[in-house]
Amino acid sequence: MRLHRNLVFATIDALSDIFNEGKYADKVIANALKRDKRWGSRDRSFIAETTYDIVRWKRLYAEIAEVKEPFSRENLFRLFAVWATLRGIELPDWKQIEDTPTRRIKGKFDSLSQIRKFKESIPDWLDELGVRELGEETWTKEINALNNTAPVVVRTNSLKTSKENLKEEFLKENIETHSLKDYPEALELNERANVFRTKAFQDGFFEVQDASSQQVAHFLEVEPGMRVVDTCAGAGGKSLHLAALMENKGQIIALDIYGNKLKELKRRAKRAGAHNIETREIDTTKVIKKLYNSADRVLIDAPCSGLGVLSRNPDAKWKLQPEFIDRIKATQSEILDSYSKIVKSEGKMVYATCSVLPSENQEQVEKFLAREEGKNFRLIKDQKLLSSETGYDGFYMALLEKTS
Ligand SMILES: C[S@@+](CC[C@H](N)C(=O)[O-])C[C@H]1O[C@@H](n2cnc3c(N)ncnc32)[C@H](O)[C@@H]1O
Repeated sequence: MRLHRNLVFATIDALSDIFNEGKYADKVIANALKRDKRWGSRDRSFIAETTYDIVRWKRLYAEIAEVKEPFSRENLFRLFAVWATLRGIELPDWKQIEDTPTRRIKGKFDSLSQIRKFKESIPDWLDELGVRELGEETWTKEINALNNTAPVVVRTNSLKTSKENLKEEFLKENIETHSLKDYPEALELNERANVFRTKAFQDGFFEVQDASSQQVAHFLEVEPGMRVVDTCAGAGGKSLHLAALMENKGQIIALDIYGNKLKELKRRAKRAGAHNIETREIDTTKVIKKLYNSADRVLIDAPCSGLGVLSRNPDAKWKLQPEFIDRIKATQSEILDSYSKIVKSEGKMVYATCSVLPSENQEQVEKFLAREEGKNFRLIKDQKLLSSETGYDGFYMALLEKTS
């Protein structure tokens, strides 16, 4: 691979914004890609993938390069030189990376790879938490899997098309895909591509949605005609899937504390041809109280640490703080107590997270069932999806039934 100066410089600028200005990687990269209209898809993926790689491996590369934050421009080039060396890319004779000690880099990589927190490039606290929660053996496998680059998976929108037809539509744009056993609507791309530029996307034929996430709506056992409340709907990934499973029949009430996310949900619903979703912002507790004992099905896709989605969100390793995880756990139990009241007698509820920590998952459900608020519920089944076992995001989902 030949390195192009303007692409590398764009990558260095992006890294500076992410590491030194605390900006979000996805937003920074999206902006960086707008910089030069002449860049083709290879140039754009070089910038996106290299930036994400260096974000993912920040601790390991900084240790190898012997640099500390905040990173000067010179130090960002040293991180870049480590990235290139470890990938076997021949370094050009630019003054920013002259005298890169390639042998020493490889030697340090080998010795640091013996220590998990360096090998997997994670903060000390996260490594300790992972071991405490999952045990040494499972955590070692899981954090390794969460450092893989996430595959691109889409969910066929059965309101508009079939999986076979979508596959054909993709092929017309030279995008090859394959089906995934056990995920009825999923197609995985054989190679990364910008699917948002396709006609199939404009036509609402699919949503980009990880395979594990595609299991959640199925878990809720919805049927056409039901009244369903999606309590933490965000921009509506699961609401849209629920609408498709319900064949647009019945009612979905999508709630969130952020109105702007619900606006995005509405835009997506329009494109997807999902007509049975109504959005309501939770701006007072009245919004929830009005819904008490009214729903056949309730989905709580709870706010969480997001540790199950580190593959697609590597900068979360550096932005997450242990205090945030403690706070979000308190929110999860409040949400369970309050939103479970929306379920009507003999109705069902799914509690889901994109975390792999038992303390956000099965332990939250166990504690809820032991509290006054949970006394009329029973656990039907739950599923702990580890990235190391499935190859997709880490997720948890529990199906509960209100008995009276
Ligand atoms: C895991 S995300 C939801 C993702 C969404 N369901 C999807 O499939 O695209 C969790 C959502 O919970 C929302 N949230 C946070 N606190 C909340 C609360 N107290 N009540 C309702 N929603 C909340 C967040 O704004 C966020 O959109």
